[in-house]
Amino acid sequence: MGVEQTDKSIILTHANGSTAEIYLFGATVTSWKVNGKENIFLSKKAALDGSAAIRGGIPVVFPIFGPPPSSPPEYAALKQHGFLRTQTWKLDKVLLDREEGVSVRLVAPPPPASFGHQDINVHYVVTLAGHQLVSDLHVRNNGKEDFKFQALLHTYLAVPDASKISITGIAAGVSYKDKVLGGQEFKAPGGSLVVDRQLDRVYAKIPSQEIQVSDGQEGGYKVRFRGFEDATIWNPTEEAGSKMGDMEPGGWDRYICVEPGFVSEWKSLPPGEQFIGQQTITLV
Ligand SMILES: O=P(O)(O)OC[C@H]1O[C@@H](O)[C@H](O)[C@@H](O)[C@@H]1O
Repeated sequence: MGVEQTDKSIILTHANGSTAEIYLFGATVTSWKVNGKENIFLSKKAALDGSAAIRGGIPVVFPIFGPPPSSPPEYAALKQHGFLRTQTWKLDKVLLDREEGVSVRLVAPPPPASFGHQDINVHYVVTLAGHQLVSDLHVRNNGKEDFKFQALLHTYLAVPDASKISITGIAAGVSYKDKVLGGQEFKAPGGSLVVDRQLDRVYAKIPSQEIQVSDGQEGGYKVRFRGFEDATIWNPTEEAGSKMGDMEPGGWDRYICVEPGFVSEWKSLPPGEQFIGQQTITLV
């Protein structure tokens, strides 16, 4: 058991031997191993030197999801998925280090001066339990005006073969935007979703707040979310994946992104209040 910090990352080790690694750059969880099996995909071509957002792991998306909106100006000037995934965070505290879990809290630096909104505090708590990995994003508004944002945990779940997985938990009637089809809106049919084409869908307000991924080999994951209401499902397949400079060849076959978030609209956080978005991934 324990928490070890190197110059680049924090490594959590549970009594059962499972481990998790969190890069300070972006507070990106880059690895979660249970019984020697890696559950988080990290591209072999990912930049791990702070020169670009990490391709794979669990990047933290905030305060915008996707390309910047046209206004207001400080949001319009942001890069895709915002700044948290490319800031260098600090280990704030070890919250727990025992059988029930090993848990650390990281703190983000203040937002870039060009964004303003310096009165925002962001913390991230990562907890490694027996067969679970829990991540909680805390956003506190210490300012005097409402603060609006989007947030999402861009989780790359490792799978043996993406073409054989099935994704369930999104009920019939849930509306989604299909970004592959230019953002057209549809209603989910229910049942299971498979990766038989490029997927880039933003599902809004999923009542179950849980998505299951069956890996086609009697294993998989349950991704439960609280505070977050939406989820993006993304796999670029070869069609788009082969055009990504930091994606290893064939990498798109080895993961599915299930990304709980608050992204179908803006979250407005009143002064003095805190938002917590939580993701719990359980091995099944
Ligand atoms: O290349 P990035 O900025 O890490 O984004 C990866 C993907 O992230 C997903 O969440 C988006 O829905 C996709 O549209 C996007 O391509």
